Amino acid sequence: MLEKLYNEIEERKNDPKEGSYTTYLFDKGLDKILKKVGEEATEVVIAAKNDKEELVSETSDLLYHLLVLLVEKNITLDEINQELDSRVGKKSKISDRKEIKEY
Ligand SMILES: N=c1c2ncn([C@@H]3O[C@H](COP(=O)(O)OP(=O)(O)OP(=O)(O)O)[C@@H](O)[C@H]3O)c2ncn1[C@@H]1O[C@H](COP(=O)(O)O)[C@@H](O)[C@H]1O
Repeated sequence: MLEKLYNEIEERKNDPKEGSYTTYLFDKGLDKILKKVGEEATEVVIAAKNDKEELVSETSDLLYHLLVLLVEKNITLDEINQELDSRVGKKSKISDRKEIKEY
């Protein structure tokens, strides 16, 4: 689904469509997209304290805006996949963390 949505967003960037919110975001530019990502992330935090339905909806909004950001910055989903894949199985060493050492 993320790939399907990414491709549709990319299509809007390459071929703007009248009345499209995605086209509106690309027209406004990077700062507007970043503002929306920030707003939607905050809404996820608030929703997590409320009900599950709201969290699902706000998470979907955030993912959509993150995909718009990736397209704007010419970052492919493959690059994200590769990064995540390179982390799989590598346990993060909690003992190296500053706060744990201080404790
Ligand atoms: N998944 C989404 C999606 N999620 C959220 N949004 C839009 O994100 C906006 C977020 O709402 P807000 O109230 O925060 O923002 P707003 O007040 O409408 O707008 P701002 O003035 O704050 O920018 C809403 O207008 C939603 O419609 C989305 N807009 C489009 N898509 C998908 O993107 C694809 C391309 O759609 P078009 O943008 O219509 O071409 C399609 O598959 C759509 O379903």
